[in-house]
Amino acid sequence: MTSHLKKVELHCHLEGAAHPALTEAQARKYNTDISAYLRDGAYVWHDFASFLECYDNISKVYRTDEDYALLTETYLQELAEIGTVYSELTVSPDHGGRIGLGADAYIAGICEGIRQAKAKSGIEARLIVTGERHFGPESVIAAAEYAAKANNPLITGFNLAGEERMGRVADYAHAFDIARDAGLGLTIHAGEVCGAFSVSDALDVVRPSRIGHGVRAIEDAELVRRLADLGTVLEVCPGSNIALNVFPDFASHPLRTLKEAGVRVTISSDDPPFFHTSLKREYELAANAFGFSDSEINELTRTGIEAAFVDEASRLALLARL
Ligand SMILES: Nc1ncnc2[nH]cnc12
Ligand SMILES: [Zn+2]
Repeated sequence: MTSHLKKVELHCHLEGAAHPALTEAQARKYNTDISAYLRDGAYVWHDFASFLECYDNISKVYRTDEDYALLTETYLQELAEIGTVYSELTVSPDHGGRIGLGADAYIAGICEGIRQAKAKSGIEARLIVTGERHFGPESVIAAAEYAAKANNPLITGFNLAGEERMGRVADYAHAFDIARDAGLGLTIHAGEVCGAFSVSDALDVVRPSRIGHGVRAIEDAELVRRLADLGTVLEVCPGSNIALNVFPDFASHPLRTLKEAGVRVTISSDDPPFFHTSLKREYELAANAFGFSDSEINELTRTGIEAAFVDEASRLALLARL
């Protein structure tokens, strides 16, 4: 049982948190056929590429700032109900551009959802703007420029998600330079679909304080030592990794081995309904599949706050809530 524990989530894609019932309601609202991607109350995909395709297509039924406020508030309230004090949501302003809403209205809707959830439950949230590799380096640079210029106190980080097998990290270095110069926290998806080289590339090129997933670093003992020495925090999403077959089962998942090697780790849900998971389940897995004690789970949560992309006053306030 982990219901009594406070929780933190650093790695969740906003559209990836959309409950199928909400997406179905949105599809009805816009009279859109999404049956290729959502059937019998579940998202339809069979591998990483088709997951990304499904994700991009169901996102298209979230079209207005009100839609985004509703999606954001709904997810944050779900988190608050299980004792979550802090959430970082990964968001794609260029998606706002692609659907004709515009990046500003997209972000404004999300910020309204954050305000409403905070007013109701006290949950604190920040936004990580992400570029998507499969839309190419130019779109990732545009996302970084947007984040850098947004001057929005809720946008505190920059990420690179999408098809990890597309290009090398160096192709996206300029985008990270823009985000770093703007003072944004840096994280990058690496070592999820690709192997240890992808994590090494990320450390060499981006020098991020956190890595999304990073779990395939386990394939290289020297790299594991490097992560431990640098204090790089891994945003580990075990349910996602098993659903995407990164590892065959929880017994072979390296979360505990990484922690015992001194790597700083946290747990998150990534795209919860796509992977038949939730932050609640990830915490339960930490206890039941990985055998972590309450105090070990609290360490994961504390690491999440220590690595959060927030100002120091907010960090202290969050630590006091544990
Ligand atoms: N798990 C994941 N990996 C890469 N890109 C993503 N976008 C949404 N979820 C993702
Ligand atoms: Zn992710």
